[in-house]
Amino acid sequence: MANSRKVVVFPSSAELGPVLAQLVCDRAQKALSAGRGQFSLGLSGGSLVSMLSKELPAQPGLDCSKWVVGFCDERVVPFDDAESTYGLYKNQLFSKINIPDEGILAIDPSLPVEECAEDYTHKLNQVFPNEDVPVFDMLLLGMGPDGHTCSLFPGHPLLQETQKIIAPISDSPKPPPCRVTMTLPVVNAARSVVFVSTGGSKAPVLKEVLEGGEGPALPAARVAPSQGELLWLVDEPAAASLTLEVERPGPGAKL
Ligand SMILES: O=C1O[C@H](COP(=O)(O)O)[C@@H](O)[C@H](O)[C@H]1O
Repeated sequence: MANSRKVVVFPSSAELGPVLAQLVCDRAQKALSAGRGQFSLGLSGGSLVSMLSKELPAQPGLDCSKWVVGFCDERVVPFDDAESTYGLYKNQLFSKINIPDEGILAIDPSLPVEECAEDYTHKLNQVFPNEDVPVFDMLLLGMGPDGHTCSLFPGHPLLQETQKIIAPISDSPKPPPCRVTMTLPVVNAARSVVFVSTGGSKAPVLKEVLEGGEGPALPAARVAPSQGELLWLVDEPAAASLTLEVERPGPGAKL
């Protein structure tokens, strides 16, 4: 599938959440029935944590025993720090579903940020042994009001990274400063990339990312999977300024 982008608008996040969870389950089933033996999913932090933690466990017959879950980016802080994305998912989601412990690819936050990125790269390479650039079945991304996604920030040199699959960043403009992040080559190699963006504070940046702006392309606008699908799931407040063609699915619709 060559880079097909779809923008889907829901009345609010209450309608978006269940469709997202259903989509994850659908892509998991596709990966497993294609004989890949596992479903590889990359998670982001921020507002996605509570949405997924509420909606995924509610999916009927959910079986995550063959899932491998990584993090699109992670803050290098102890797991019990409120900023730890792994820590939040562990308490709110992983404790409620049957992902095996060995299927969760967490960073080692005790390492300095450079070594942490190398260690996490090694963990990914073990799960994707035959791929120079890991090809995730699905990545779930958020977007900050500045247009950042993962921990790839506007104007940051990491946007040019072509060699590393995981990069360290120690000057993140959004705290905490030390993080590790997937780079654009990994994001754009995925089979399915799904952005979730909700709330009126995202309206101006969503317009710029989807319809273009005057400056250099924002990080989220650089996400264009070379072989995979690209979906933007947004709510009406976030979509308020859009003029491009969007889909508005009826109740109970599947993507
Ligand atoms: O710092 C981060 O922010 C982005 C966006 O978060 P949101 O709360 O505005 O959805 C998130 O995708 C990323 O994983 C996180 O580290």
